[in-house]
This record gives sequence, structure tokens and C-alpha cells, in this order.
Amino acid sequence: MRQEWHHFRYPGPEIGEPVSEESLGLDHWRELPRAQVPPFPDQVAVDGVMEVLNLVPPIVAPYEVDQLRDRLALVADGKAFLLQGGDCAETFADNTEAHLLANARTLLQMAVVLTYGASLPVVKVGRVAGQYTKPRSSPTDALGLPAYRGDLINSLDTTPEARVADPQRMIRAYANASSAMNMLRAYLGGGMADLHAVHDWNKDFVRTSAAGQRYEAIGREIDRALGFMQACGVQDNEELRRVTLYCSHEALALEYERPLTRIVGDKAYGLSGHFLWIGERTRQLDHAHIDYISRIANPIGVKLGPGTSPETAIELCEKLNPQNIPGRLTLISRMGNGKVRDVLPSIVEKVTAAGCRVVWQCDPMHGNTVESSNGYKTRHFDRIVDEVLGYFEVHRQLGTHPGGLHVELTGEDVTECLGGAQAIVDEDLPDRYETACDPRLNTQQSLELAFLVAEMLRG
Ligand SMILES: O=C[C@H](O)[C@H](O)COP(=O)(O)O
Ligand SMILES: C=C(OP(=O)(O)O)C(=O)O
Repeated sequence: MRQEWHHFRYPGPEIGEPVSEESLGLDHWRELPRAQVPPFPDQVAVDGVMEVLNLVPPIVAPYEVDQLRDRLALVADGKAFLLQGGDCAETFADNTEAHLLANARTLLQMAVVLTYGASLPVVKVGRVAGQYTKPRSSPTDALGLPAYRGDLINSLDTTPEARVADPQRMIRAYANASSAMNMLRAYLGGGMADLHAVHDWNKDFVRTSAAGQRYEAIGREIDRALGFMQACGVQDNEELRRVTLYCSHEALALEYERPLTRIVGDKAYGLSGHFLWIGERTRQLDHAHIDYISRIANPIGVKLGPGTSPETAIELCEKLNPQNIPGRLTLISRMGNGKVRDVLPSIVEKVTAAGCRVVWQCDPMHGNTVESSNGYKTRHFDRIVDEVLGYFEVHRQLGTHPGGLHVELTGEDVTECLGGAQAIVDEDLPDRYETACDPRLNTQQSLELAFLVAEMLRG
């Protein structure tokens, strides 16, 4: 594969002597077994699209990727908290200004609650600008059609034609991801994230709720603190007026990731996003996904389900972070509330005893999926909260840092997860069940969770 060479200087650490893609082994994954292969019918068409993606400008810049790794090093050291969230599956149809801003605002609100409540810096990462692929449990859906695998692969429409995997969708995914990132950078760097405007992030349908009012109270405290600083003559600080939101997605379609991988000096960067993770279904040690991700310099994550042994977790650390760089590797536990207290302790204990420096993050969504009595895929808020509680208990007992939260959420007023202060029940789910794949927390539930996590962080 042709590869651009980057010789420009960029803000960041010294870059090493240029090396070749062969010596970095960037294509070794092609020789390995691989789960969840996108069923593209025509390899020639896939190769053509990869050639196109090989020449497009990347979605993120290497220095931003390095900066995120440095910030995650603070999380690994217990000095910051990682908040990661967004849609389960982004769709091209929902890649609108309104939807992107709604999700970003919800994440910012959660971050304010956590920063204020726990007095810890919060590193903010969206599941955005690339979360277009989904691993599936079954190759077919309930209608017997090929499963929907994310907009990057096929369409959610329920016809056989729509479900054919189409490599041209990778170009649409790239275009959508780059426009999303472009817009978010502009808004978040240009006033929308100004702490003087915290009240504007509160949506009308949330403002009157208990969580919304609690948030307004924090907003008033922040107003007072800012007013006090101004009265004291403290210089206005740029940091109060903008936010850096990093983007992340599951590195599932290697046909998309590989051409967006670029060499800078002696390293390869996956420039489709700042933070890339490998899911529970594709984290086999000797398989393609782990091999690919082991070769890029990004901060990366790997999901750990309830079947993970401590030995596997340690092997993953050794393979993915052989130099033990803090901030490089995030272990994302998604055990389910019934298992977290049994399975997580020995993993954390043994990984820590082995000296592996990782960020511990809790995904309380994916181990708690159930089917409602009326046939909707859902999750109960109480189980989500209980998994986070269990995760905090484990880390408190072991003296390790409960470093982060990874959730599927939306800034819309959907009815996809049960419970919360709105007491959503099975019969409410059809009202506004809009997700393309798994159920997301709505804005109120997200805020409620943030308040609870802030309390847990305060200990
Ligand atoms: O988001 C995660 C997975 O893609 C999803 O949970 C798989 O869902 P499925 O079991 O309906 O295929
Ligand atoms: C598929 C996902 O999670 P997991 O791999 O943990 O099932 C996801 O986070 O979208």
C-alpha cells in the first residue's frame, strides 16, 4: 500500500528517523485470523476504496493523539478522570449539527458535574467521528436478514439489498467523521464550551427535572466562583473558555483503519481518531485486531468482559503496552453488575502486581443488556449504577484508581434505557426508541449518573 511520509514538524516530542510500513508490520494483521470480518462481496472494490482513503487528509493530528496519551497518563496516575461517551452506533442520517451538539453538551454537563463534584480534571472523549461499525452476536437479524453492522458497512434499512456490505460506505463514513470533527473543534474551541455559559448546555426538557435543577445549582456556584475570581482581578483564562473533546471509536473495520494509519518519524499513528479501542468480541491475542492496534502509537483501549482471566489481561498489557507507557492502555471492564464484584478484583490485583500501568475504566452498559417484556433491547439504570458502584468498591478495596467511565448516551430525550428519575418502564420504550443498535442513556439519566459517580469519586 502506498503511504504518505510526513516530514513536517509538529508540536510534540522529538520525532525519530523515518521507518517503513513494512518494518512497523502494519499489514501483518492480514495474515492472521480475524473475527467479525465485514462481509464485503468484492475485494477489488475494497482495495480501490482503501487506495482512496490512503490519500485523504487524516481526521486527527498526531500531536493531538500524543497530547491525549499524556492526559491519560495523569488518569493512570490517579490525578484525573476519563469520561467517554456517545452513541452506540453513529449513523449518517444523525450526523447533524443538532445531534452532535446535543451529545457534546450532555458530555460537557457530565464533565462539569464530575469536575466540580470530585475536584478532579476530567479528560473528555466522545464516541464520535468514526463510531460507524458494530460487532454483532449473530450474522443475521430477527428477520433473517444479514445483520446491520454499522453505517460504515451496510444500511439499517430492512431489505436484503440494503444489508449488502458496500465498501463505498467507508468513504461516506470518512466524510461524515471529518465533518463531525471539524464542527466540534470549531464550536468547542469557539465559545460553546465557555464555562461562563454552563447554563446554556442544559436542555429545556432537562432543566425542570431533579437532575437538571441540581445541575443549575452547580452552574450558579460556578457563576459565583467566576465572579469572585474576576473581582479579585484574576486574569481571564483561556482554559475556561474552551474544551478539548477527543474522538474515539471501536477499531473494527481494519479496511478503514489501515489506510488512515500514517507514519510520523519512527511511529505509526491511527489517525481515524484519537483513541481507538478493541471490543470484547475481537480481542483474541493472536488475531488481527490486537496485532493491528499493537502497532500504532495512539492511546488505545480493550474491553474486558466477564470471561476475562487475570492472565489474559496481563498478556494483553504485555502485547499492547510492552514499554509500559502510562496513558497508552485503558482496560475497559464491562462485566455486568452481577459479575463485577467477583471477576474484576483478581484482574485488578494481578495486573497491578505485574507492574502494568493502565487506566481502569468502567463500561456499565454492555454487560447489562436485556430484552424487555415487549421485545426491546434495553438496560436498566439501576443495574448500570450498580455496576459502577461495584467497580468503585473493587478499586477502593485494592487501593487503585477508578479512572474512568465509558457510556452510551445521547443528548436527546429518548426512551431506550429503563428506570432513572423518569422511571421509564417497558411500555414507555416504544415512545422514543431511536438507537441504531444498543440502548443509550438519555440526557437526564446521563446527568443522574454523573452526580452519582461524582459522589463515588469523592468517596
Ligand atoms: O454495541 C455492542 C454490540 O455491537 C452489540 O451489543 C451487539 O449486539 P447484538 O447482540 O444485538 O448483535
Ligand atoms: C461493542 C461494544 O462493546 P463491547 O465490545 O464491550 O461489547 C461497544 O462499545 O460498542
